[in-house]
Amino acid sequence: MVKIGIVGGTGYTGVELLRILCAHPHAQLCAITSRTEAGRPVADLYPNLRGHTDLCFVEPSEAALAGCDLVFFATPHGVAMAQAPALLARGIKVVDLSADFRLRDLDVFAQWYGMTHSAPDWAAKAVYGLPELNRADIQSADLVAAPGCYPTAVQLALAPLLAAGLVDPSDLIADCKSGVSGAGRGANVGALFAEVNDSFKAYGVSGHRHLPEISQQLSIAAGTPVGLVFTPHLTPMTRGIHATCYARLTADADLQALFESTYADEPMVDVMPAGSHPETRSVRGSNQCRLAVHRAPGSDRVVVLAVEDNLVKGASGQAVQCMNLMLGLDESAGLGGIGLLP
Ligand SMILES: NC(=O)C1=CN([C@@H]2O[C@H](COP(=O)(O)OP(=O)(O)OC[C@H]3O[C@@H](n4cnc5c(N)ncnc54)[C@H](OP(=O)(O)O)[C@@H]3O)[C@@H](O)[C@H]2O)C=CC1
Ligand SMILES: CC(=O)N[C@@H](CCC(=O)OP(=O)(O)O)C(=O)O
Repeated sequence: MVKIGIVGGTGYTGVELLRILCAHPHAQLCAITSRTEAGRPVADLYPNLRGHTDLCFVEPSEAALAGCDLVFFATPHGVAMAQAPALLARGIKVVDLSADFRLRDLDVFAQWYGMTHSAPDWAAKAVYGLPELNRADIQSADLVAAPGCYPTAVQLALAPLLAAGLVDPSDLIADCKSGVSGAGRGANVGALFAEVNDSFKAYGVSGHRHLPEISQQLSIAAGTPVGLVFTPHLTPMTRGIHATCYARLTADADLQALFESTYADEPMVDVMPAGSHPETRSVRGSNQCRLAVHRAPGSDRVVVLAVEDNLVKGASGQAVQCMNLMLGLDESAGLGGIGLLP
């Protein structure tokens, strides 16, 4: 069994890690941290875990995590870059769910996250944790930066077209919708029931911090800088991301065949039959990203639809997928959940 720690066990991605890891055939949970709930049984705060773990939350500290083989940081931006280097120096592997290690250019990081990076050496060594695009590097990594929820869906939708050179990289659009759990469990007026129920709105239109992350990664896929319009929306659902991605075709090809062959061996990506309209509820609780490719007759636009659960393939499930690769386990271990429909 591999010994696992979680920093930030009380948050939404933290409890999703717990749900997945309690049922993982090779993982043993050793330390779950919380500053606010230290001493409280984990299953007392999250009754879905009753009978699955006897652990109590502990204060975050290097000593509490020292016996782990791998530690997840499910914490706000700025925490992992301060606390992970001491664990890495002990030979403990780290998967960070925050954005601390996602961006290559630390000036861009400072501009979007409003803080100077405190671990630039580790930022240079970190591996971006999207297995479908970066599997070999993840397998040999000590530190993995798990992607953001929107960036996962948009990259899986657009990277095959860019890598094949079939679309204009300067003219990409990602129109995305998220469930409210994407904003985390912290008190936040914008996430109150009365604020989001029966309503729908865009946010971050003139600039969202996922824009530089998606642009960085799609530019790698394209081999040239991309031009992207990214518009996130908040929808009155708890979990789920729906990304509608548009690109202008510059060459003719069988797009359905391209997507099917690109993801043929990927256990976590499902390319649906031509003309499909994937639903977020079909992936709720599962680590799948479902894709569908569309092209209207006579149009030079391709439209790719992508759905995922923001807390699973968009966060904790993907982080466990990376853990499995880093520790030489079956990539799908513990990740067999099927979407909850209806
Ligand atoms: N929600 C989502 O859909 C996604 C979130 N992410 C990212 O994952 C990370 C966690 O997100 P989420 O679970 O939603 O966040 P939450 O706000 O729900 O939880 C944050 C957790 O971090 C802990 N924490 C806060 N500050 C510190 C600190 N200084 N030291 C140690 N622990 C701390 C909190 O526990 P306590 O205060 O008790 O210590 C809490 O358990 C964020 O970086 C987020 O951006 C990534 C993809 C998707
Ligand atoms: C609905 C909602 O508020 N979503 C969050 C994104 C969640 C996420 O993936 O964030 P990280 O990049 O921080 O990991 C947002 O727009 O800020």
